[in-house]
Amino acid sequence: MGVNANTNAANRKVYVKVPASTANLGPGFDTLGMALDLYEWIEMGFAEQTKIHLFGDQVEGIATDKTNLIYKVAQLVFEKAGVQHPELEIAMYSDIPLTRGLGSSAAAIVGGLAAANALIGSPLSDDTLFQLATELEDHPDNVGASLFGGLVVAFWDGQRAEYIRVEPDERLEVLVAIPHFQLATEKARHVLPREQSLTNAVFNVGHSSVLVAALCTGRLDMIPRAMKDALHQPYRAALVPGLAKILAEATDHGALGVALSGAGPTMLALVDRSSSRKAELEQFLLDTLATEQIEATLLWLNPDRGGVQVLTHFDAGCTLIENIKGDVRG
Ligand SMILES: Nc1ncnc2c1ncn2[C@@H]1O[C@H](COP(=O)(O)OP(=O)(O)OP(=O)(O)O)[C@@H](O)[C@H]1O
Ligand SMILES: N[C@@H](CCO)C(=O)O
Repeated sequence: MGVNANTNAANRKVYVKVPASTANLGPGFDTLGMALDLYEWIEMGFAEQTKIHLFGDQVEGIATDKTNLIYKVAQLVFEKAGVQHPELEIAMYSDIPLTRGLGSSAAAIVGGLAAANALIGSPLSDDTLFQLATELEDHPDNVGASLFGGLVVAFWDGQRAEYIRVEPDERLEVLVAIPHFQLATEKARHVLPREQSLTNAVFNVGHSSVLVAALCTGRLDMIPRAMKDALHQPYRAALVPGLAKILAEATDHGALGVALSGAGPTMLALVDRSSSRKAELEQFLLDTLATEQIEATLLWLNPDRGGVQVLTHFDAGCTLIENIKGDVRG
């Protein structure tokens, strides 16, 4: 993660760019995440009175007072570092849709932690930020991907989170179908059984192990067989019309593998970027969802490789939104 840490000036501001992520990649329930090139930008500075400004289409319902998630995680960083900065000015612009399974909450947590840490000279290590983020999000795969970029293979035992970052294969491209309805992780988690059979456990351990090995060794040919899950997708299919058919048939239409992204409702296909069947896959997804009267937006994305970035090139005289318009989004 790139960090700019050189001054404690009262008027200092930091700018952070943090990627979206997909969690539960196939059989990797709560363990396998990948960062995606869809971003949220956060500007944070000290203030006399807290102000939170939100920009973009993806901010409906987000709090603009001290209950805001970014404000709250910033205060956790200050507490951990033994400093007090109760008043902050925060601006946020996001292209990551809320409650769709693309890691919006993880991006807010990671972005808030990284911005607050940079603002006070980066006393906390990347590992400390990862531990804090995992505790807040409750699972390490989204937050690990947003922090470190690439593919993150992780577990959390309730005490510590551990991870290994894997560089995504250059040939991998991602197609997401984002339904126009929200599905909160809390609700999608509620439909899962508290206990699972040994058969399901063995199924996921085997498939997840082979999927990770395939992703580490460039065995894209193994993805269609390995990217299957028995722990959460079968239960969540009832919440996402069209999901069962898409899981069963997308590989017949050019996908290497397909999964519910995070807790859904977004569905994600891994695709070989040289495939000649991209239009066929798009049509299959749209037709399947239309049959279920589900409107959805399709987006072609790439794995993000850098994770959260503290940006150093912004002109301190500009607001976040001016910078985004001028520099980031062209
Ligand atoms: N930038 C943000 N600032 C403040 N709160 C946010 C921000 N982004 C997300 N949130 C909070 O996180 C909630 C969404 O979290 P949730 O875990 O349900 O979905 P998700 O993170 O988009 O999907 P998933 O975890 O399945 O990938 C939002 O309703 C909002 O309360
Ligand atoms: N791993 C989480 C989703 C990511 O927030 C779940 O499936 O409930």
